[in-house]
Amino acid sequence: MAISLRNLSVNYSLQQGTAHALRGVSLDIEKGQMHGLVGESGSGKSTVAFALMGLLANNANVTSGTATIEGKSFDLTKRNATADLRGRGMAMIFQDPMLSLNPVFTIGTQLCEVLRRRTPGSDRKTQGAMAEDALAKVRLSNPGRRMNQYPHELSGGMRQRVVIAMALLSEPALLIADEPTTALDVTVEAQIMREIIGLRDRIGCAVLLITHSLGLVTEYCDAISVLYAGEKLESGTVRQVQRQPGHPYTRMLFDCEVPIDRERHADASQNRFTVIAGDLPDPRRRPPGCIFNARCDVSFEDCAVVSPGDYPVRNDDSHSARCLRLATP
Ligand SMILES: Nc1ncnc2c1ncn2[C@@H]1O[C@H](COP(=O)(O)OP(=O)(O)OP(=O)(O)O)[C@@H](O)[C@H]1O
Repeated sequence: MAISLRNLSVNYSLQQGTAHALRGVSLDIEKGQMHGLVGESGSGKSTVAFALMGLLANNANVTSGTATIEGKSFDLTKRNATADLRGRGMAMIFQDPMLSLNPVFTIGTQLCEVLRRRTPGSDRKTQGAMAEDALAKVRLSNPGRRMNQYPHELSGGMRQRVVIAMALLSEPALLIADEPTTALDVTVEAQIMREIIGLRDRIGCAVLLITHSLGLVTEYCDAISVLYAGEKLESGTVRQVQRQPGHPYTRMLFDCEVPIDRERHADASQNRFTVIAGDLPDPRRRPPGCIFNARCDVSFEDCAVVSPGDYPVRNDDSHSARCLRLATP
């Protein structure tokens, strides 16, 4: 297992109380696999990524959580527990590539800086050649010329390729891609996803793909976890979960997902999951019982009072869902 996250709980302090962003979230990602983390806006996807990367906002408080990465365990309740791993054991691709790029340095300088941090002492010429080679590997046109350009001279898709090249050079054990294609048009989306897959195959890292799009997950991921209001409601292989969703929420997500097409991208800023009636519960006041009860179409009396555990779906331990209907009597 490349990465194992256990029991991650995160709160945010607000003037009006405490928002519970994540409760007891666990995830396992195998080496060389791409794991999709889906959920509607506000479900806590980015909080998972930021907690792993040690990039949480100042008002965040990790109340529990351990990450084990390639055999090393980190207590995430300790601020900056994973900071040392940033850029080495873990790398992240954001929706906006400019969050990873510095506007005042050339692409070449920024790529060489990654190499300088990873292998201090290596000479500049070798670093330059390796950086240019990485740009060629992510199929950026004219890599030699790009080395001397600044981020603002490139398109959004080209900048995202540069960020993927940076990740390639840092050879992470875990690559977190948080909505890496949301700002791009459909053709570029497919190209960027191909480059992420290429990177994974080259260095054999685990990838956590954070997305609103079940279409992307079913097309590119091996496994999936479904987040809802800070709780993981289901996880399994994409095949298992797609064929037989164990949780009513997952079933509803699959029922309302629009296939990957241009229409979807024409309105990419819209949350495609809003077709499920109702809203996420107030993160400051968790309702008793099942967190999804208020929006569930198959709930029964107990769901309002009993908090469900994670039960295997069809007796398969690799596929679980947090739904009382799966509890054995
Ligand atoms: N700095 C913060 N202060 C207070 N609350 C926050 C902060 N960051 C996130 N939250 C809250 O934590 C919850 C989870 O947010 P998060 O951004 O992780 O969700 P998400 O699933 O990534 O959403 P999106 O898809 O819109 O990025 C939400 O209720 C959000 O409002």
